[in-house]
Amino acid sequence: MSWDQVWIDVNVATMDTNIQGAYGVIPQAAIAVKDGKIAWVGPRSELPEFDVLATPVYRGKGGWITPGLIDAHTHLVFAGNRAHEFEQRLQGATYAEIARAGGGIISTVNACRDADEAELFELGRQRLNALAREGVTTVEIKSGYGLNTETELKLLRVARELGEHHHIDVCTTFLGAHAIPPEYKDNADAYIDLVINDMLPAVIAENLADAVDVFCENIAFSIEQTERVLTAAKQAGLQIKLHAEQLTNMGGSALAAKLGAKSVDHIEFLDEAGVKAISESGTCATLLPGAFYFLRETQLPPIELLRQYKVPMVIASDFNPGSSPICSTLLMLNMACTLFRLTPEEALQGVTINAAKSLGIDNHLGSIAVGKQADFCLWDITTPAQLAYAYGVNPCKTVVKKGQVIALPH
Ligand SMILES: N=CN[C@@H](CCC(=O)O)C(=O)O
Ligand SMILES: [Zn+2]
Repeated sequence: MSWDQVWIDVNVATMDTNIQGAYGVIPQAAIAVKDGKIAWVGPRSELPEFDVLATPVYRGKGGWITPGLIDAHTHLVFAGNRAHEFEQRLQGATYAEIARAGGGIISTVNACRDADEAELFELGRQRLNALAREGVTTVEIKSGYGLNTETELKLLRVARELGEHHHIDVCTTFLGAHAIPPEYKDNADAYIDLVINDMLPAVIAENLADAVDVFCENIAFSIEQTERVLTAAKQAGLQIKLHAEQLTNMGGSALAAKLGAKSVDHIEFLDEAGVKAISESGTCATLLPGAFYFLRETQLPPIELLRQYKVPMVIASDFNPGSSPICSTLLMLNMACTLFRLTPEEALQGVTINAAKSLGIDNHLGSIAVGKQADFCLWDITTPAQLAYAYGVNPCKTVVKKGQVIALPH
């Protein structure tokens, strides 16, 4: 066989649901890569003969290979920070109270309106580097800290540029309906008109977004306003997603399911009817333990119901300056288990195959299978559960992206 590279002396957690057993494990395995794709994967003993003199052979020293990690929900492009609000919350103010008083998302909006593209790009690049060091190879980035056409476009352009200049692939999501900007304080419907009639066409004209998202909540947008934005996005051929049921049960997830959303995100207050609705539409449930932890929420997402209805669970960092200032996908694996009681296997599915489903990229990413893009990591661990069990000593040894061995940033 003629391959570009071969990996041996590894165990592989393929996360391929066609392979029986936890994590889709192939022990004592080998992987062959050709033209940026997985060309062969299976037990080392069955590896077909190849030209050992002409093919680079990488030895994993008995370590584990998993698919490259996918962080499917971030707000990673932003300026400033909200440490002062952290202090206010420690003195008793709530996230919703701070938002109602004009802080919260709006304070980051002010910082983003003032920042130029170069500054936002550099901040984003450093954050992607932090994720890359722990094995992340694909990231979703939302806008939503502009809330006017000019700044929303600026944030999405930066997100696209990051994807072009960094080895991490970036999926972009337009979240113009993230909060009501001060200019429209008493007229949210008029702001929604702007999102639909001005921002969305401009975003589409520049091909800046793969998906559209809305924050459906009593401190943000109503069900009716959410439906208007998601329907317009769907008619334009974009994927749709929703921040839903984070602080209250507004019925956003059922609406998102009706419209065929790829995911509903947060969902602490989702009830059984909502879980049933998303299971029927094939919508993923994106769980965000970082926000649950940082806001010291007490209402747990309905994990048992999600299992019962076989809804694919996704785990993401929700990295943002307000509710989850935690730029670590690996830490989310641990939090998903400790806070939400997911199994380590469910947590790993949540940052690989299920994350890929929630972004509509599972046909070429999210698991290690022949024909998929060769995005994978070598870890210095003795069992895949270790990725969720421990945190702090980074076990990521090597990352392969589109078949290239990546020199990880320091
Ligand atoms: N819930 C809405 N949006 C973000 C928070 C953004 C912020 O507070 O800046 C989230 O996903 O948690
Ligand atoms: Zn979010």
